[in-house]
Amino acid sequence: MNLLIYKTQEELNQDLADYIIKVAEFSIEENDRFNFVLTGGSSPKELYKTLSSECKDRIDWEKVYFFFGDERNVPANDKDYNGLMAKQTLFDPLGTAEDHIFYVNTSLPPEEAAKAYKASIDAHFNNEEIIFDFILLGMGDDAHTASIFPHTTLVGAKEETVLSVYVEKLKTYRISLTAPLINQADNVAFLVFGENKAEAIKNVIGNETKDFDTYPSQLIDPIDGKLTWFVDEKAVALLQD
Ligand SMILES: O=C1O[C@H](COP(=O)(O)O)[C@@H](O)[C@H](O)[C@H]1O
Repeated sequence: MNLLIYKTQEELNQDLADYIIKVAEFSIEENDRFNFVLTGGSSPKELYKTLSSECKDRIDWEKVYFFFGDERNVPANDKDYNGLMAKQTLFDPLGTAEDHIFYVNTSLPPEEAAKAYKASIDAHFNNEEIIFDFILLGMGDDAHTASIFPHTTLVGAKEETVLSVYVEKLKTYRISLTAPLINQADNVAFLVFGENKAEAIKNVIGNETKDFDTYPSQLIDPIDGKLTWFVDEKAVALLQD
């Protein structure tokens, strides 16, 4: 695991954007495409804007396929739909073709949405093992990642798949990649900043003891891939040296 600490969010976003472009260049060179899993929430907005503006001419974006690590069970035009945020900050400015974007269809019931989403990913990977080139993850202040929330059924998921999950504390369903599927990726990066994440970071990476049920982000440990944490100083304020 590699931990990269930045003074400011701007520096963090710039370096993470450079890193993503490097991985994309490599994947496009090797496989003529880049399979990029996006995170939702508020943290990635500025990064997506950087990718779709300053980085617009640095790679061939027509070779990029976009996926989502998780989705909220809300309509596609709801402000909380992760796909809408990505559309506004990334897809629209880049002019991404619809057939390069794998949205979760939340007009279906959650379990069916998860199955349909998994089927669309399987088809893209020709029903072979799903190894994403790059998975970007966020982390909530409760140490959830993607939609693997503490004390939910998703924590114990053993299959490399997509599942729906009821999150009691939010009184809502989510659709999420499982940790085993995430851990098959070639590159996984966490994007975490701000003092409200400091306690979670301390528990997730500052703790030798594993308690996946309480700190689901500890489940992320790529089998053969590379794991990098991009964080700011505020987020690691409670980590011991
Ligand atoms: O609900 C979610 O939260 C996490 C963290 O979001 P943030 O707003 O604290 O950045 C995010 O990674 C996940 O994709 C999202 O659905």
